[in-house]
This record gives sequence, C-alpha cells and structure tokens, in this order.
Amino acid sequence: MVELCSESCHQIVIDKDQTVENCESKASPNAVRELFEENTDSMDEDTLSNMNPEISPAEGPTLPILQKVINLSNSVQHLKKEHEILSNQVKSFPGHDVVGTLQLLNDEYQLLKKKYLDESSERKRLYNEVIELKGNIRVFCRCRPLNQAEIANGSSSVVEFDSSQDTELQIVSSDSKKQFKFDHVFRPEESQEAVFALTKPIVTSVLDGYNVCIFAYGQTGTGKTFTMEGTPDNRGVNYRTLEELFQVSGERGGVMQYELFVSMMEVYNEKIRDLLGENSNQPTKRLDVKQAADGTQEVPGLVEARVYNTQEVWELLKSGSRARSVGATNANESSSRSHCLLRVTVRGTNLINGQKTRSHLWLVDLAGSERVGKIEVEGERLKESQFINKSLSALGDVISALASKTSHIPYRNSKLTHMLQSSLGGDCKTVMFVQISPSNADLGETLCSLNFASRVRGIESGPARKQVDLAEVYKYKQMAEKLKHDEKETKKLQDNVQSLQLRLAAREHICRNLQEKVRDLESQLAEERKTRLKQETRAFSAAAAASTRSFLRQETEKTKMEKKPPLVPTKLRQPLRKITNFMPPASPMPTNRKTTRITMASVPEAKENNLKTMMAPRRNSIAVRPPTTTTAVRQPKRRVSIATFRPYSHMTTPLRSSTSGFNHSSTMDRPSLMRDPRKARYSRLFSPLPKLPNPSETTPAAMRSSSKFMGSPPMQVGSWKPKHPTVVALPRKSLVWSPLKLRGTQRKQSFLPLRPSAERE
Ligand SMILES: Nc1ncnc2c1ncn2[C@@H]1O[C@H](COP(=O)(O)OP(=O)(O)OP(=O)(O)O)[C@@H](O)[C@H]1O
Repeated sequence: MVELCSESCHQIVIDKDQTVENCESKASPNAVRELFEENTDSMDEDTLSNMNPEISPAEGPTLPILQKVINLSNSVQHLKKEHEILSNQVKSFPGHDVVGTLQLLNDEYQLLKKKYLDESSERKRLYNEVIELKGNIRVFCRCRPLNQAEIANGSSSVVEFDSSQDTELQIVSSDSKKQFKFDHVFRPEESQEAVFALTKPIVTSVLDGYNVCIFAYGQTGTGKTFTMEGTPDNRGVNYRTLEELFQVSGERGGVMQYELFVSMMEVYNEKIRDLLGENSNQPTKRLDVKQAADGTQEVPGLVEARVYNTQEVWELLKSGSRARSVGATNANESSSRSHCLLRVTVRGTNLINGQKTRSHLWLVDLAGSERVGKIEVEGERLKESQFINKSLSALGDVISALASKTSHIPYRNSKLTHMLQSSLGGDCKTVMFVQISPSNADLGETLCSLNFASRVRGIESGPARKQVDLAEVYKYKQMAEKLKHDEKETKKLQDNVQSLQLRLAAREHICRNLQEKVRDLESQLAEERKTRLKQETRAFSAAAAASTRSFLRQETEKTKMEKKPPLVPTKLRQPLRKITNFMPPASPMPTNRKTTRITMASVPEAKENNLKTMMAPRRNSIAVRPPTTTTAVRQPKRRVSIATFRPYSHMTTPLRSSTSGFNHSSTMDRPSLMRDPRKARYSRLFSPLPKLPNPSETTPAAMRSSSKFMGSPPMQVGSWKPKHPTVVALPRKSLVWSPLKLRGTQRKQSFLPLRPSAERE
C-alpha cells in the first residue's frame, strides 16, 4: 500500500498540482507517516538536506513531506539493490579463482607427498643396502678398563690397539701376538655414546620393519651388563635404543604410526622367567617357546607392556633388572647368572598406503662365559654355570652352522637359541658385542671370546628381508583358504542344482508323455462310446421292429381264433404298483402266455399304448405288476431286468436328481428319455453298479433289499421272463472298459476310478 502510494507519488512529482490530490486519494495520512518514520532512520543528513528545493512553502505543508517520502523511497530502492548485489557476491564466494587456486595447491601437495614417499622409501632402501654391504652381522669388540682390583694386583694389559685402525686389536702375550679384526673395536676409554652411535643405524632398522638382534657376549665381569643396561648416569644400549626409537618414530609421525611394546625375560637354568610379570606374591609362571601359526617363535603368556615414552622404559628396565637372577662369584660380585633378553616389538602402519609391519628388536645380555674350574664355584653356582655354558655352547653351534651354511641349524638345542631363532642369521640384522678384559690374568678367556666372535663375523648371511606383519599375512592366508573353501562349496551347490534341474526336466518329460497318453486314451474312449451308441441304437431299432411285428402277428391270430373274454371289472384288476421309471406296463415277451393274453387282450387301450411303447426306446419295456396271491418263493435270477441295476435312489445321474427316487420319477423324465435315448444310455454308463446278491442269499427279501425296486411286489416263480431283444443285446457291462479290452489281452490301467470286480461282473 505504501509502496504503491510512493510509486504513485513518484509519478506525480512531475505534475505537482495533481500530486496532492492523487496521493491523498490513494494513501492514507497514517501510511505516509509510517513510511516517513521508517525511512528517516536510514536517511543520512545529505539526503535530508537535498530534499526537493523546488517545493515552495506556498505550496502547502504537505508537499515537503511528500518530497521527503519520495526521496526516502528512492534511497530504499537503491539500498535494496545494493543489498541484492552484496548477497549475490556472498553466495558465490569463494569465487572461481579461489577454487582454482585451492585446486592447484592441492595438486601440488599431492605431488609433493608422492615425491616424499618415493624419496623416503628410496632412502630406506639405500640405507639398508649400506648396512647389508657392511654386513648384516656386525661384530663390535669392547674392552673394559682394568678395574681397581686388577690394578692393585699388578695385572698388565695384553690388548694392544692400533691408533690408525679402529677395527683391529692385538692380543700380546709373552710368547705370541695375535691380531683380530672386527667391525669396530672400542677402547676402554670410549664412552657409552660412542658405542651407541655405531649401533644406532642398525637399531633404527627395526622401524623399517627389519628384525634386529643385539647381544653382548663375553667372560663374566667384562662389562656386558654395563654395555647393555649401563648405569643411571651412564645408560647403556637398551635405554638409548628405545630413546632413539621414540625419537625417530616421532619424526616419522606424519607418514608412519608406530606402537612400541616391551617384554623382558631371562633364561635361567634353561627356564624362561618373565621379568615384568614376576610378583613375589604369585607363583612363578612356566613359560615356553612355541611356534606361532605364522611361523614365528612366541612365548605365550609373556607380558608385553606398551610404552609411550623413555621414562616408562626406564622404569620397566629397572624393575626387570631387579627381578633378574644374580649372584656373587669370585669374578664378579653381582654376576648375571642368567641370559637376560629384552624384546621390543614395533608395529608400524604406513598412514598413506596402509602397509603394516611388525618387527622385533632383541637386546640380549648373555650370562658370563666363565670357566667352571677357574671361578671355583660349587653347589647352585656350579649348576648355574653348567647351564650357562651349555646354552652358550648351543649358541656357538648355531653360529657355526650359520657360518658353514649347513642345512640344519640347531636352534632348538637351548631355550636361548630357540627364542632367538627368527633374529639370528637368516634375514635379520645382528650386532654382537664381544666383551673382553684387558687383564693378562684373563688372557685365555679373552682369546676364547675373540675366536668365537671372529667365527660369528665370518658368517655370510643373506640379505636382510623386510618383515611384513606376519599376523596380517596369516590373516590373509586364512581368508584365502576360506575363500577357496567357499568356492568349493559353491561349486558343489551348483552341481546339485544342475542335477536337480536335469531330474526336473526328465520328470517334466515323463509328465508330458503321460498327458499325451491320457489324451489319446480319452479320444479313443470317446470314439468307442460313439461306436457303441451307434451299435446300440441300431440293435434297439431292430429289436423294436421285430417285437412289434411279433406282437401284431400274435394279436391277429388271437383275434381270429379266440373269442374276446369280457372285460375284467376295473375294481378287480390289480392296479399297477410302483410303475418304475418310464417302463410300459407289459413285457414284450411274457413267458406266461395265458396271463399275458388276458392282461393284454383285456385292455384295448393298453394294447394301443403298448404298440406305442414298443416303438419307444427299449427301457420303456419294463413294468412290474403287484404281487398276486401266490406265496411261492421267488427264485433268484441273475438278470431280472436292466432296471434292477439302476442306481440307488440317493444317487444322482444326469437324468434323475438325487431327491427323486426311481419309483417316484416324475413324468417329466419320460419324454426326455423318449426323446434322447443316448442320455438314458449315458445315465447307465456312469451310474454305480449295485452289488449282486450272493446266490445263496437271493431270497425274496434279499432281492427286495438289493433291488432298485424297493417296495415292488415280489416276483412269482415262473412269472414272465423278459425276452426282449434289448436284454440280450445289452448285457450288464461297463462300457467304459470295453474299448480297452478290445485293444489287447492285457487290461490297461485307466485314469477313471476302477469299479470293484464284483460290480463289473
Ligand atoms: N667400559 C667400561 N667402563 C667402565 N667400567 C666398566 C666398563 N665395563 C665394565 N665396567 C665395570 O665392570 C664391572 C663389571 O661389569 P658387568 O657387570 O657389566 O660385567 P658382566 O660382563 O655383565 O658380568 P656378568 O657376566 O658376571 O654379569 C662393573 O662394575 C662395571 O661398571
């Protein structure tokens, strides 16, 4: 309303005279005021000052206000347009250029990432290749300084180092000088850092998925535990290794995700003890080495602690060390009486390609290889020493076997070698620290250790192989096996379905054949019925004609030769009882000629009727008279009449309803049968056959009970026998079966319900 008004006003500005009138006529004063108040707020001072100066005060007080309203309306329109433009800009943000730039940056990022991955894998490959070239089994020799006791004893050093060669040392005795060469020789003054600096490259291989084993070997008191564990102020390889692993895994965090697990155990007297799971309140768990499904060696039940930082590692190492079996020997006050094994499990996941790795790093501090006789132990210590020597001997055998490349490596001869099976030789990286004492008193032990280490160094192991997560491999193997099994099952089911389909097809074929046979038989049956009906019709006509001729001849003779007897009074005549069906009262061929003569001759009307009846179909020929006074027993007759075999009154036929009994058949049925004898025949064909009474039981009563003419007078002996030709021509037979009988001696199976043989008879 207001806008309309403002638009009107806008038009009318040109024509000032009409403006007022038009505006006032279209907008109410309140609406104009409303518009004004609304737009005044958003109107700046310039707009107000630039109000139409053309309007003079003489034109009345309304005009300036209207002018103001017009201006405000214009500014509102303008602001709306601006708002629309800004809205569109906001909607289309970011623009195509921004999206394009982002796309370019993304492509560049993907390219760089790919390059980085390629470079990273190349670096790893080269790095490990360098290590392999240097040897997957690295042997470092470390010589401890002479301890206070040895200095006090005046022991001298037998080890000489070459200042220009840090890989060689010489063992100088009074009568010989023997040189040994290793990957590196650490002098007594060299620090823990220097030792770890050379160890670090191999240690970090575990993060690339390689199995690594670092172990310290040597005579008791030569500094094995010092090298591996160190002291709180001078930490050894174990702690530094884990520190390094945390650092490197942190650096690779963008590409790789690592999980570190630590286990700690000892092999004491050929028994495995879990150093992290040991609790004084609980009995010692019996652990054993088992081969896992993926082929690796596992210790079921061993505690595997997840570690997240070096502090946790240090706490674990301290706790494990405390649990370790130590004892005092005359060579070392706190001699390790067992092999201590620290296992670090690294699970790596490549965040870019999803590849998973699982590798082990073994850090082993072996028990001292002392000579039993020299250290003068007895009792428990002696037993311990024997076990230690036995296991070290097994380790030596394994290393010898690896060096000689024999087919059988005796890993299972000791718990130690069995556990380290997947990390000794083969496709893993190994570092051995051979610890020696400089003292001339330990010369023999030192030579033994150096010889052993030299043998180890001589092992030419194959190239290290990157370890994929064997659990994953095993999982995929199982999946593949399951797939194979499923495929087998599917194939079996498909075969079954195929065989069932074949069987179904065969059965369908049989069904089709049977249906065709049924159709054939039905058509044959129909043909036979037609033929039969034709024959019967012909026979019936012939019989009717013969009967008529015979009757006429008889009647003519009678008329000539005999005087007509007087008519029997109507009252004396026996009434016809139970005119069954539609049969005429007289039989065509009565046996008692006299009786028939009387009956037939005495009724002229009946004669005429008889004549008509004779011309009708054969079944009109049967009528039964009421019983006479005779008491003679009726003799059984096989063939009383065709009508005797009519179905029971409760049966239904096409010509008779079940409610209308035979005796009460309506007169309506007669004409129909008279007209269509085929129907009557059909009725007989499909009506069930009554049982014939046993001859011995064929008393009048039995006859009555079995007869269709229930209540009819009993027939006298010697009463007329039907000699109607139809009776002879139509024996009581089932027409249904006759065609089949004609076709062969063997009776064929019918698809219609069979009638008992007695009935068929
Ligand atoms: N390189 C070294 N620098 C200084 N001290 C060392 C060095 N190596 C060993 N020691 C000292 O020698 C002593 C014995 O060392 P350690 O216990 O590590 O020997 P070990 O080989 O483990 O003996 P055992 O087999 O009996 O356990 C320790 O007191 C240790 O501090």
